[in-house]
Amino acid sequence: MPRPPHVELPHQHQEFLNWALENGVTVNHIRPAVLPGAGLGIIATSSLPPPPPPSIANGSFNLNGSDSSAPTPKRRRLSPGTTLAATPSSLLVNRDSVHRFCPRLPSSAALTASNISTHAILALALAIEKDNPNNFWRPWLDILPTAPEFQELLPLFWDVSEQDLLPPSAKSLLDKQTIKYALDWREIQNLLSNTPELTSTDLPEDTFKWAWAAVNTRTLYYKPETPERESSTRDDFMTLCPFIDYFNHSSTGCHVAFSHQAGYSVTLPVDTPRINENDEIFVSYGCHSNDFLLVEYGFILPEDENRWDDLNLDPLLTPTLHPSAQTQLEEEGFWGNYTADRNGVCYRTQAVARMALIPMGTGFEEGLLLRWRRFLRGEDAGEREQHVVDEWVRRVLAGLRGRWGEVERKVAEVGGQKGRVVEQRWMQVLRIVEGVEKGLVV
Ligand SMILES: C[S@@+](CC[C@H](N)C(=O)[O-])C[C@H]1O[C@@H](n2cnc3c(N)ncnc32)[C@H](O)[C@@H]1O
Repeated sequence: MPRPPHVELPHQHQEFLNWALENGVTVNHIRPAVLPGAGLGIIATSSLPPPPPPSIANGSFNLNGSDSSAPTPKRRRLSPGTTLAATPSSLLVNRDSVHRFCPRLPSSAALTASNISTHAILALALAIEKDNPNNFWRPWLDILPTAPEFQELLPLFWDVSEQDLLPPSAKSLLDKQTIKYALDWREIQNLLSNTPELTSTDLPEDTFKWAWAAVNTRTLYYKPETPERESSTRDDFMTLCPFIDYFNHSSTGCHVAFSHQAGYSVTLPVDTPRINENDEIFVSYGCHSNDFLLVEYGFILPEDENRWDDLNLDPLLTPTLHPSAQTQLEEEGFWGNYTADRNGVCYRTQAVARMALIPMGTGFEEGLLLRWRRFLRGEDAGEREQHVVDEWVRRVLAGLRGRWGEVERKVAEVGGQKGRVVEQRWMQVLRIVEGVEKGLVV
């Protein structure tokens, strides 16, 4: 949904922009702007196609008589495929460059031996350098979101009583994130107490958590240059990328590319039909549901603007299953990842529903399990039991309506940005439930 930008930049962003340009960042036909509800983002400064040149008929002569529509040869016009922004490798902060960013860190060998995640190492570096006036990246450090901003935006920072108001699909993602964060913080505390260079470092948890959130919401992934590092996990190749981290997310966005020589670039897709001046320009952070966007980044998209949105039903379904049902599902590769969208439930949910209806442990399951496997292989369409399956799905989804009934008043009491985003997500969840119910045979 378009949000009218404020094009006048707060002074620290103007200073960052000057620093970025001086240090090799390319900025073409775009600029950062304040976008209410989304912090800062990037807007276009040109349109596509360009406005028609003024004609003689509408009086377009300069006072001195020269034709103002004569093309200016200096700058190429905005067109599909134009590189809008590029950040050189020298400004990226990642596992390869983190010692330049934060020389106080233990050596690479020591960090590798410690097995600490790259996310935690980048967060530690950011936390140490946060207030260093002499850091080369100072202008960029000055524009990172503040701790109070994260506290309002990101569920990780909310009180437990507020976190509990999230729909189960979002809450289960948050639980995983909380475990990941706690593990990283524990590893960092161990590192600080066992590393002579760092024992004097006073690192309050609040500062580390702020840095961990900054890394989580602002990193991109790059491909390693050295083949031996290709065996490492994707998380090892997280990189912070000044300027390109101004781009907000949409389901489809500009093309983002990385090369070790040139760094990161953002290019306008070749099929871009039109852009108006001041339109926001996006990149895509990936194929993410709104629950994921809410937990990881602190915002959701309107449902008709998120082609990847769905509802993960695992937290509702998996706790209700008999342990031997879990074993059967795992053996067939059907354990977990049960989803629904407004068109209905996925095939995996059909499979788990049929499994949930088998009376496991009663001695009557043999024949039913054979039939279940025939359904998985497509040898039995499963029409005979479709109505009981649909009844089961309806009952499970009714649990979501019930949960909203329990939390509705408390969400209203939370209010503010937090309360609003939780309520909006619940409304989207209930619309998915309605959509599924419409397609059920019972
Ligand atoms: C990489 S930063 C983008 C720049 C950021 N808006 C800023 O002010 O610095 C990612 C953060 O931007 C915000 N964001 C990104 N895409 C958004 C969107 N489509 N709507 C609202 N907020 C968005 C979220 O707060 C997210 O955590």
